[in-house]
Amino acid sequence: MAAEKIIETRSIRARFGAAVVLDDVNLSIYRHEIVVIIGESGCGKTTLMRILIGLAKPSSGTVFLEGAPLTRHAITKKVGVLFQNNALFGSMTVGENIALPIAAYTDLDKNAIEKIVRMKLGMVGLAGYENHLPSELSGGMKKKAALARALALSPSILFLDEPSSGLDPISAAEIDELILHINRSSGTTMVVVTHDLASVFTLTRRVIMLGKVKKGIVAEGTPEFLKNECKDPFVKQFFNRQPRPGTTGWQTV
Ligand SMILES: Nc1ncnc2c1ncn2[C@@H]1O[C@H](COP(=O)(O)OP(=O)(O)OP(=O)(O)O)[C@@H](O)[C@H]1O
Repeated sequence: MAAEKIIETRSIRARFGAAVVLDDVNLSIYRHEIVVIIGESGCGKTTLMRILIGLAKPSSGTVFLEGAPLTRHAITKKVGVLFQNNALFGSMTVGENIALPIAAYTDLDKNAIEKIVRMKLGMVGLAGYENHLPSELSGGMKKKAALARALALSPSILFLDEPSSGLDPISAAEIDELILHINRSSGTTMVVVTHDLASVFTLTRRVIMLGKVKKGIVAEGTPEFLKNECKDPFVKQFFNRQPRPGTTGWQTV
């Protein structure tokens, strides 16, 4: 049976003023998979993610969620987002942060909401932290709390913007393991934007790479293919962590 597309884009174009950032982006994301979107700074990863979650409109083109053009209602019900800065409300406890979307978008009573909050915290390894303020948590724990909130409404698809940025390598590896665990145990489809090559190899069999010179998708495949076999010199350079030609001729002062 063919894998089911949960998201599909047709000819997405994004520009700011005269500057085109994304051109002719056609991509499919399949149910239950983890897809990683990579590319150098400024190539349009965040712009693409904002378009896929309905926070920005493309200049042209269409996004389909489960076969229908994206609507605010469908996004609220089906899409979860882990923002790069976590976007936790600092004056609310971790539990209140997670309860917020549940109270806003369901008719559940207080007891049921508290039960879900405890369950989501358990899923991310933060059982018992509902009464802590975000400021009382480490960077890795804040990320987990934000992940619990992104999962509050049991989304079909979860977008994660640089989930390991700013974390030490051990905490980053823990977040990767947690992402894999949640994907395997709940089947949640995940779209991860990251710069972290180690995470790319851990998380996925399918990478979509965006370009800055050639706008839009420049390569797609397994991390191993992009690193070792892809003919595009820019892709090889990125995966092998090499500087741009001509940027190493610094003078001694
Ligand atoms: N609201 C905006 N107004 C004008 N230009 C914008 C806006 N948002 C993004 N851009 C420009 O679009 C380009 C792509 O930005 P975007 O943030 O999507 O890239 P990115 O790949 O996510 O970068 P990074 O890896 O540094 O986060 C950049 O040149 C940026 O300056």
